[in-house]
Amino acid sequence: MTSYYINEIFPSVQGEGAKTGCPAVFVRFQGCSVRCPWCDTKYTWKGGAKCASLVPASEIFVKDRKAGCALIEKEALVRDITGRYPNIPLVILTGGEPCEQDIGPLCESLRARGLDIAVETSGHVDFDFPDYVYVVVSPKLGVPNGELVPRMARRADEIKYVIGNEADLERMKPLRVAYPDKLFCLQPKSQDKEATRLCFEYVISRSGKLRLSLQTEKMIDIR
Ligand SMILES: Nc1nc2[nH]cc(C(=O)O)c2c(=O)[nH]1
Ligand code: SF4
Ligand SMILES: [Mg+2]
Repeated sequence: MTSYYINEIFPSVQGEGAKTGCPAVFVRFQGCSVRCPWCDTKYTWKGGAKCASLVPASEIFVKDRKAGCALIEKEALVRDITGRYPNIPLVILTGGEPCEQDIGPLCESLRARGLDIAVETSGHVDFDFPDYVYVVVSPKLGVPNGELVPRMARRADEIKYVIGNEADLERMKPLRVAYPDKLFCLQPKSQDKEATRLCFEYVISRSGKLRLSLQTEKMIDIR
């Protein structure tokens, strides 16, 4: 039996990256060992990867950006998602860090129900994704625990790179050289105005597949 520690599940639209605007069910996994200082989902770290105290499964569909998680069996999870949101074709597995749990079987079950699947990962866990999964890798190169596994960078359908300052652009450079054909979405850190200008200037002045990725969910105050 495969079960997962899940912090919250909610319907929204993809707010970031190349699929911005796509309706999706977000499944937010508990825990992330990278621990970025600017992380906006620190509540998924509380209680550790398995949660100090579990909440009932029904609660993760209603609680909003709070600590606590439920341990849910894979098929029950898929039934809950499809039962509650039958019209939403895309499931986004995020966190926390979804790849710190074995999400392979969950991807299979979701796919068997005809759903599209995207994963948001920092790329520090070496994970073998099936072809049908849309993989967004958001490297955390300046963070001590955030080392990027090269296979994850190669597998990425989209590299979402968070930019806070010029030093982040410098850190991104070798990645752009190593993966010249990848789609790079530059995302200003924490909606900072100067970081937004840096990302904007970058994407209009370089060659390659580039996008400006704004956290649109925060602009319109949705989840
Ligand atoms: N609307 C919306 N889009 C998102 N894209 C990535 C998210 C994330 O937290 O991983 C996220 C999120 O939390 N909300
Ligand atoms: S990798 Fe993502 S989820 Fe993990 S600490 Fe950093 S920002 Fe938060
Ligand atoms: Mg978010």
